[in-house]
Amino acid sequence: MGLSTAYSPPGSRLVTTPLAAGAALRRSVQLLLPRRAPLATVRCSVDAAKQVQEGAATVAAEKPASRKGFGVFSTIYDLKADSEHCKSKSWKKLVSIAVSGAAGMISNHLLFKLASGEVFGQDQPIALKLLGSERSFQALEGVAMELEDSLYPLLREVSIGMDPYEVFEDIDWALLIGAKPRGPGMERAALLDINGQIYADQGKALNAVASRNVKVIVVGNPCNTNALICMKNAPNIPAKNFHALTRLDENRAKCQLALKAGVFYDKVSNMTIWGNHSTTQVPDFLNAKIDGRPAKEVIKDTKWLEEEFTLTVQNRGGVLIQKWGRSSAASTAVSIVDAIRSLVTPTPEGDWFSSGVSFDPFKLFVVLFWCFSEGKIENKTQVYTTGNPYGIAEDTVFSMPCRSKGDGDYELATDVLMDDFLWERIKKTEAELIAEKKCVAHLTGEGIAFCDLPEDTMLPGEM
Ligand SMILES: NC(=O)C1=CN([C@@H]2O[C@H](COP(=O)(O)OP(=O)(O)OC[C@H]3O[C@@H](n4cnc5c(N)ncnc54)[C@H](OP(=O)(O)O)[C@@H]3O)[C@@H](O)[C@H]2O)C=CC1
Ligand SMILES: O=C([O-])CC(=O)C(=O)O
Repeated sequence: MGLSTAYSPPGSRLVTTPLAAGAALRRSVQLLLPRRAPLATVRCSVDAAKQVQEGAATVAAEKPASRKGFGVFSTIYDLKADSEHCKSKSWKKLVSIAVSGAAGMISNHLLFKLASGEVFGQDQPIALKLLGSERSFQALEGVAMELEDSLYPLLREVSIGMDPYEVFEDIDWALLIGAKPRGPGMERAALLDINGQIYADQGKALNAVASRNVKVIVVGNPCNTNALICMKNAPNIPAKNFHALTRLDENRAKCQLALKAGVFYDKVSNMTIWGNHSTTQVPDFLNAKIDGRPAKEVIKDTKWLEEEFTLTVQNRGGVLIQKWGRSSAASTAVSIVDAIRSLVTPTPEGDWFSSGVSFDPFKLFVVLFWCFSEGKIENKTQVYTTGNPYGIAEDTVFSMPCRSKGDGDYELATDVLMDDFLWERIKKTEAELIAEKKCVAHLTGEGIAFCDLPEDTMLPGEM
């Protein structure tokens, strides 16, 4: 099987097989909806299911090669005939989600969360398009089989493939998790180059075939620079749509503040992670709130905040690897869910969430104009203003505080405080990101790469 061949299993068996056990079929019918058709369905009786299946046979006969779904997901059913027999309900338009590294540890948690409806909602049908490689293909088939056997009502389509140009076609979301892990003795620069190449190729594929408004969340490390490379290789997709996952760091930081303050973690808000998803990341205790009050008012131990808290969050991934023997997978999947939810539901009033994003110069101009005209920017302790709301180098993917109206888009939060401690650390993580960017200049179209990484540069999982 060539690398560009999407897998097409012998999946038409359900179309031609007579009705099997009634109960199983009732569930199966819920799984099968026409591709991209207006969705209306279904809690059917066996009779209705039979009609649906007959409809399916017709559609499938007319368009035998039109579906590349895995197994049960390759079957097309026409549910129009169903409406008189079923208690129908309205469904939203299908959302199509591609996941790379789909046979890996993180995906093994994430895919089932996506399929269950806990991410996009219980009225949102989804299609999962799983990207693998020769290396992972058998495992990917295993993943797809488990998804089949889970009978998730909202999971309408599953396909697996090895060619990003096929897998990314028309997708609304790209969750890019696949990346080579850094092995013993491997230089970080080499990792940047190998994974950067993967993300350059995937960026080109997104640019060519994905929905123009696709939202991209890069998880594979080093995720900020991978996201930058992906973005630069996809010039037809708004730069704003690219995210590097720093939500896990935000969640880790909230947990530590809650522990110290002796409160449950839902009391912690306005938690920003600034910068790189690496050991230079900056968990911001200056702006964080506990029960609506500044964290520094609740936790008066500044030394703890500056030293222990900061180091614990920066190194949490490494400590976990020492305990588990592998990097965080379940909590990473949860944080991907949180990151998506933060974009598809409105941010609670006054709060924000962290995401690795890049500055959009036009939007920044508008924001700055508004800030100045409203008198929102007064001095250094309020907001830095050298060219963007915070004065951070542009053209990197930098974790910052964001707010969303729930429409998939976001704005940067500008009502943040800054002090010398925070600013110094932001400059350090910024320097690391700029150095990483220079290492991958050959992949971003910015000339010849020159790699001179700061000595203590490490992924969160390294210690
Ligand atoms: N941003 C964050 O907060 C976090 C990021 N991570 C990162 O997420 C990524 C995935 O983690 P996890 O799912 O646990 O990893 P796994 O090792 O379980 O899976 C990674 C997948 O990456 C793919 N891959 C791509 N290129 C290579 C390669 N050269 N060698 C080996 N595998 C490759 C493989 O899929 P295939 O063969 O199909 O391409 C593999 O299934 C890692 O980069 C990790 O560092 C982890 C935790 C937190
Ligand atoms: O370094 C890794 O692979 C793991 C990682 O990102 C984390 O745990 O935050």
